[in-house]
Amino acid sequence: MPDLYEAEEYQRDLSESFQTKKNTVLSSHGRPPWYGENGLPLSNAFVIGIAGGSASGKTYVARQIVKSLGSTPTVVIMSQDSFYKRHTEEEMALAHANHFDFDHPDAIDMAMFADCLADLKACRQTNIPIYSFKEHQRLDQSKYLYGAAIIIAEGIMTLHDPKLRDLYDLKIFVQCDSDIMLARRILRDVKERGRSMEGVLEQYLRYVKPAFDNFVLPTARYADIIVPGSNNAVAIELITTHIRSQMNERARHFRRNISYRSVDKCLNSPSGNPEDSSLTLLLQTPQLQGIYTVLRDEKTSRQDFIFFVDRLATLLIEKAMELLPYKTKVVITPTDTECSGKELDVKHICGVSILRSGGPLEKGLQRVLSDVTIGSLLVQTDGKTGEPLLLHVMLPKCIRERHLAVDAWVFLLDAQISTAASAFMAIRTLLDHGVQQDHIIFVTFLVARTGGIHVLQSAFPKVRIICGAIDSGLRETWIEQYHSEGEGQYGNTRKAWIVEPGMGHIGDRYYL
Ligand SMILES: Nc1ncnc2c1ncn2[C@@H]1O[C@H](COP(=O)(O)OP(=O)(O)O)[C@@H](O)[C@H]1O
Ligand SMILES: Nc1ccn([C@@H]2O[C@H](COP(=O)(O)O)[C@@H](O)[C@H]2O)c(=O)n1
Repeated sequence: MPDLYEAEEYQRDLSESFQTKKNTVLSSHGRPPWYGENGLPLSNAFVIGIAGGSASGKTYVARQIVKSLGSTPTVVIMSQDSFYKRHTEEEMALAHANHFDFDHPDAIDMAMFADCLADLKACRQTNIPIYSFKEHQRLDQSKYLYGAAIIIAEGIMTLHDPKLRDLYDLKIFVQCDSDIMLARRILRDVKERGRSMEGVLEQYLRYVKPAFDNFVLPTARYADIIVPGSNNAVAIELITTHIRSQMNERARHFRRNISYRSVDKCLNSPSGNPEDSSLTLLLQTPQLQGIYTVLRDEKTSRQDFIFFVDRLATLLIEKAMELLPYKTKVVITPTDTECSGKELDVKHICGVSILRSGGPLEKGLQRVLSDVTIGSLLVQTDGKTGEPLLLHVMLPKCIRERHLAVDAWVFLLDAQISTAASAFMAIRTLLDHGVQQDHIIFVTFLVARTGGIHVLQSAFPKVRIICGAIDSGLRETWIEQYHSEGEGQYGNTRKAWIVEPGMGHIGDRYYL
């Protein structure tokens, strides 16, 4: 399963499948909330631009910064090389003969580079091109990126374009001796980019060196910091300290600030008409109460639990289906009669489970929409701060691509809404991708009356919520948990349980 945040896996992906330079690198220990109680993003990603001559050590500096930051929110390294323009056959032939100027600013699609960077900075997703140095060509594949709290853009021209410069919070220039740069470039291009030594030297003298003097070196004046191209450990440590202090200033305390109120307020819509409320509770028929009685019973076998969860999930999804738009469809019956009926009127529809408790709702969704695509989000509680962390994003294509996302309808699945911290993060993630708020239907078994539902509804009033029961209590406890980062360290983490009466941990009871 591809994981957006697996830097090494992604590097392998690029180098093995596409035979390109490592255009983009991602690294993460989970992304804390980037939005406030009103659901709106509070801060942009922190963007660093690193320029310098070819083989001066830009990528090295970027990677050392990531390494030195250690346990930080998601960092993405974006290379300017990804944005080389698509070449014609003629240009590619010239490139193979070392007669194409890759070092002129016009060789790079600066507008696309700036657009992608602006999207990522504003917490939106982007799809960046993948470039092959061996083929001298942009490949047909692209790479989906989302969720970086820190972005490092590196390349010879990253400080050249004013639109790009405006996006940086920190500008770095790597200053390196020309001889060292040439020696490094020969070694790298022969080893990694499939070039001959004669070709490298020819290209260097014809294009690389003049362009460095004319276009690259002059941009050093825009830099906030000049970093040496070798022996730069101290400079990198200073930069990291600055980034850490900037990130601390931006840190949000979402869970600490969230104020819980009773769910009764939300069920009573302003007009007094329950239909106007964004929360729909299934009709409490004896049949439904029977299902809940089985599920709440601690003596229920796992087999029965799964059976009744699947049944309940189907009922909830059927209710959710009522919220979708339908259009008229005329059919001819087997008795040769024209009959006017209805069919779904949606372009794209998909499911997204909040792992892993959303999983038990998936079967219900698949029973109702047999060919539906289901993505997932993994949100976990930070062992130190109690804040939610976005650890993994795997969304269907109709959400990953913005032009499709605006027309997509999404069933967001989670077993319960207690503090609403995961629901908040999941909805914000969908909105960042361009999904419309009134196209999101949150389907859940249980809502805690005194949990975060009220804040969730105030922040996202157009998201419809379908649930089967509302329980009285929410019990929050601190439990001891192993810290993945510290060696052998234990710390406390906050866990919330719906009680009175509650159903226990639905995911555990379903899967274990
Ligand atoms: N500070 C450094 N110390 C040792 N080797 C370095 C240093 N900076 C770069 N290098 C080496 O030089 C080569 C080119 O560096 P790289 O960061 O890829 O250059 P650029 O991204 O500027 O083209 C790589 O093999 C890299 O390991
Ligand atoms: N097809 C290409 C495209 C670019 N180059 C050279 O790459 C250099 C920039 O990359 P760095 O990692 O060195 O910053 C640039 O100087 C181009 O000449 C190439 O050789 N072939």
